Amino acid sequence: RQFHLGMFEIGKPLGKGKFGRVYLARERSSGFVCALKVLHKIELQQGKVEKQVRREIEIQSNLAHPNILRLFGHFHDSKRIFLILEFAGKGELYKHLRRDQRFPEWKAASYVAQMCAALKYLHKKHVIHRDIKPENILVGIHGEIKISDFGWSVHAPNNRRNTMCGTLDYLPPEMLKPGKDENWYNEKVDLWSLGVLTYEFLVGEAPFEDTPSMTQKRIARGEMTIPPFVSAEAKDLIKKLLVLDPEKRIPLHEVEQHPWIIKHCVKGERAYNRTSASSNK
Ligand SMILES: COc1cccc(-c2nc(Nc3cc(C)[nH]n3)cc3ccccc23)c1
Repeated sequence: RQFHLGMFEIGKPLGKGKFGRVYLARERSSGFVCALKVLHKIELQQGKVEKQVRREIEIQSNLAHPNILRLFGHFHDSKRIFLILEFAGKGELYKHLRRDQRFPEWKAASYVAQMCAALKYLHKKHVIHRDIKPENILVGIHGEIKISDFGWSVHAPNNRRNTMCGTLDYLPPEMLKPGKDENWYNEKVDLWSLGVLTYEFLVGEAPFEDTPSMTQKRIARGEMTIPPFVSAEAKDLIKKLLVLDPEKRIPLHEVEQHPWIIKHCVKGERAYNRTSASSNK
C-alpha cells in the first residue's frame, strides 16, 4: 500500500522522541486514527542511525501482536521519513511509573505477563528487542501495554558491534563484559531486562542504578538488594531473571507459570468462575 502525507489529517503533537516528533493523525478516507512519527533525514545522518531506523521499519512492519505497537507503513519526502504507527491512548509507561512512584503488585504482575506474551512472540520470530525499559513501552486505551521503539532490536544471533547509548541500567552482563565472542548473545538478554523491568515496576528505581561505572560493576556482579516491601513471590521471580549466566535465567514459559504471575493474573478467570457459579445457584 502506497502512503503519502496528503492522506493524513495531522492532529496535536503527542511528544518528542530522541530522533523525531510524534503527532496524532487521522487517515482521511477511513477516519483511522494513528500516530505519525516524523524523522528528519539530516538528524538521522548526524546521529548515524539510518541503519537502525531501516532495521526498526523492517522488523516492526512484520510484527502483529496486541502487546507490540503496530507499524502499519512508512513513506518519505525529500527531507523526512514518516512512520505510520498504532496510537496508544494512554502514552508512555514510564510517565505513569514516575507519577505513581511504583506499581502495586497486581498491576506489575499484569504488565510482566503482557511483556512475557510479547517476548515469546518476538523470540519465536528470532527477534531480540535488546532495549526493554519503561521508556520503550506505551499504554493503550484499555491499560494494556505495547512494546514500541524497535530501534535496537536485531535478528538473533547478533554478531555486529553496537555502540550503546542511553542508560546502562538495563544492559545484561554478557553485553557489558566482552567474552571470547564478545558480540554474540541471544534472546536471553531480554530475560535479564525483564528482570530489571519487574524490579523497577515494584521498587520505582532500577536494581543497579548508580554512577555509570558503579552500575557496570554492580551488573557484572549481579549485586542488588530487593527491599522488604516486595513480596516473597515477586522477589523469587526477580532473582530467577537477574542471573548472570544467560543459560540459567528462567525461560519465558516458566515466567508466565510463576506463582507470582498466576496469583495476580488468573483473577479474571476466578472472578469468571465465581460469577458463573453464582449464576447457577
Ligand atoms: C516520542 O513520542 C512521544 C513522546 C511523548 C509522549 C507521547 C505520547 N504518545 C501517545 N501515544 C502513542 C505514541 C505512539 C508512537 N503511538 N501511540 C499518547 C500520549 C498521550 C499523552 C501524552 C503523550 C503521549 C509520545
